[in-house]
Amino acid sequence: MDAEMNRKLSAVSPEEVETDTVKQEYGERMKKEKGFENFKGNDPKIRHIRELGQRIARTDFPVLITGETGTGKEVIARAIHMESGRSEEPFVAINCGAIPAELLESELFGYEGGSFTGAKRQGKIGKFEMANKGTFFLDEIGDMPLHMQVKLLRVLQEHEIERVGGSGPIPIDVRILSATRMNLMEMVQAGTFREDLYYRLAVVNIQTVALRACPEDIILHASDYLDELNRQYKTHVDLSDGARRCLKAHSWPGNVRELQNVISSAYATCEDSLITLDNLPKIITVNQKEERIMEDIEHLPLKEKMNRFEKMLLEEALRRNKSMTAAATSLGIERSLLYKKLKKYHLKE
Ligand SMILES: Nc1ncnc2c1ncn2[C@@H]1O[C@H](COP(=O)(O)OP(=O)(O)OP(=O)(O)O)[C@@H](O)[C@H]1O
Repeated sequence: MDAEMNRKLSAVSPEEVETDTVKQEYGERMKKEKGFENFKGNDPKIRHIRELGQRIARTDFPVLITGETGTGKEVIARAIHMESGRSEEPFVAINCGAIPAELLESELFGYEGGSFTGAKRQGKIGKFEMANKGTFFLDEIGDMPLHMQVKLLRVLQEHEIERVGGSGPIPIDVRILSATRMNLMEMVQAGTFREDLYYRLAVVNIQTVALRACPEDIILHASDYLDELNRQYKTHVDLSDGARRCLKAHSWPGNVRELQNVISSAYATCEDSLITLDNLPKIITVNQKEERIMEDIEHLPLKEKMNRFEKMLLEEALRRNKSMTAAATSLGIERSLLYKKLKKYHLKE
């Protein structure tokens, strides 16, 4: 190991890296979790992913899960594990993009005691060994540096690993699941991802779907998540009709994660157990003038609602037109009727 790597490894202790960046779950907690029931949605595209996932869970093939951020790639990986014959064994996840390249090798493969400055005397087992007999989930695989891609390829081919500073190969039996938001095929063409590794990882490929492509699922996710919060805090918070309409109209670049964040913040700030437009971020309500009016008048009788709309249309016509004649024409009424209505609503010419 070179001096530079030694320096970096001693600067960041393995424990620090583990707490900050590595998520790992073991048998007991995982047993409580459900499988593909956790991957929610009624859209046919989501149902298809659920069915495909359930079928391939029974096999041991590597699966590459691709798709935009927040679309449930990790939910799918956990569900595959939980519905597989390995569900009683560990599910170990690592975020390849969150670990400094110099530390990735010892994180994945572990190290022998005293093999470099800063290494613990007794050594440390790596994530591959922790996942033995179970499932190993490599998240953000597109961020894995090329030199580590070679080492990963060797594990997939040989089914054995070697600890840093170790004296021999250790047999490993893990199912590999990986995920990325990047286009790995483009990376292969650009020379930043190994083609041979790509084909080893993507024996089965699951492509997740953006939330905006499943508009009917938006309220389902929002309500499900709100139900979870209500159960957790023993409350009965609901969404107003206007809030529902705004949530449905948004494009959700951050997908279900963004939606859950918006609901969390709205839940925390709402009054009277109702999430209204006031509790939603501006970006979601900015183009929803009509929704705001609808929400303000929701509780009023029909006649009053119509009056409010009429007043709004008159104001709009006055704003947009330079003369009373033009305003009346744009509304399709006589000038005399326009005057009458302005008087009724106490509007100035
Ligand atoms: N179909 C779904 N059903 C239920 N929850 C979902 C679904 N899709 C996403 N989520 C929720 O959205 C959040 C993000 O999910 P997850 O981490 O699996 O996404 P991801 O695609 O792996 O994101 P990233 O690429 O940013 O890591 C989680 O809280 C997860 O529970």
